[in-house]
Amino acid sequence: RSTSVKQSSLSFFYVIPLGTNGGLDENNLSSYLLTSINNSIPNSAYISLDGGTIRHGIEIAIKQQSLPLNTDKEIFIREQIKAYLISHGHLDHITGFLINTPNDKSGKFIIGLNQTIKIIRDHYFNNQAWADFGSTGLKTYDYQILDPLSTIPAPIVNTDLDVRIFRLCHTCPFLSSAFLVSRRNQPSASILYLGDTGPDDVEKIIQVDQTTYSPRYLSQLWKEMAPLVAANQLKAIFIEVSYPNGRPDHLLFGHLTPNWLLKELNVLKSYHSMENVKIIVTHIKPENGAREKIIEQLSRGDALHFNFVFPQQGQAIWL
Ligand SMILES: Nc1ncnc2c1ncn2[C@@H]1O[C@@H]2COP(=O)(O)O[C@H]2[C@H]1O
Repeated sequence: RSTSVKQSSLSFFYVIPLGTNGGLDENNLSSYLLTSINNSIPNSAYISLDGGTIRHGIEIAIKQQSLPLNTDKEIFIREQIKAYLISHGHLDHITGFLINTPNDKSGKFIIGLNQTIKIIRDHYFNNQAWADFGSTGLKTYDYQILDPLSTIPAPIVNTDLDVRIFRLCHTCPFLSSAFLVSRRNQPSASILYLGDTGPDDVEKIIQVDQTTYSPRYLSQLWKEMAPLVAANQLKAIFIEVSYPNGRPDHLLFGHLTPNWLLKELNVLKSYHSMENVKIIVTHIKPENGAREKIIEQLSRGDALHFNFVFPQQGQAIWL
C-alpha cells in the first residue's frame, strides 16, 4: 500500500524534507521546506518548518532534482527561505539553522511560541553559545511570537502563507508546538506540522500536592482540526513517531510510538474520515531498524484507515 505524493494538478503545497530523523544523525535532522503551488508550479518563497538540517538537505534535494540542478545553495538559503518556524528549542530542531545564520539575509522572522523564542534568545543568541543574530544584537532576524490562544492566523512576511500555533507537551511541562500553515490566497488549503509530542495519556504534570494534571493538548488540537478535515481543507499532518512499539511509557521522553499515534489519530477520525489527509511520519530515531519496524507496524490493523507517508531526505512531496 503506498500513498501518492507525486506531482498532481490538484496539489496545493510543495514540501522538501531537508531532514527527517529524530536525532543521532546530524546530517538528517528535522526540517521541512514548504511553499504553495500555483498553476502546478511551486512558489519560490519557502518557509522552513524546524531547522535541524539545512545546507546538507538542500544539497541532497538538488541531487534528487527536487530543486533545479543549477540551484546555488548559498543563494537559495539567503533568498528563498523566508522564515524559520521552530516548534521547540531542542538542538535537533534548530542546529542547521543556527550554523547558517552568519551568512543569512536580514529581515527574516523566527516564528514560535514565546517559550521557544526565549530559549533561542537566552540560550543560543546570547553571545556565548552563539553570536546574537536576533533583534537585540546583529538584527539579522526578528522574533514573531505567536499566541496559542489566538484563533486568527498570522501572516508570514514575504510569503503567501498564514500560520496559527498550538501547544504540545514534550515531557510535561516542557512545551513544544504545532503549526497550522494555510494558503492566504484562493483556493485555500492547510497543513498541520507537529513538533515533538508525547501522548495525552502519558504527558502529566505532577502538582505540589503530588496529584497529576494532564493538559491534553492533542485532544484540543484534534477538536480544532476536525472542521478542516470535514471541509477537505487539511491536506496533511506531519507528526512524529520516534520509537517502534514496545518502548515502555517511562522511556518515551515525550514521544510517540505507532500504537500511541494510532490512539491519537483515532480521536481525530472519530470526528471525520481521514481518507483525504496524508499522515507524514516524522522524527524516527535512526537506531536498531526502527524505521523498518515502524513502517511495518503502521501497515496493518487500525493503521489501514490512514494514508501514511514516510518522507525521505531530499525527496519532494506534493500535497
Ligand atoms: N531521561 C533521559 N535519559 C536518557 N535520554 C534522554 C532522557 N531524556 C531525554 N533523553 C534523550 O534526549 C533527547 C532529546 O531530544 P529528543 O526529545 O528527540 O529525544 C531525547 C532522548 O533521546
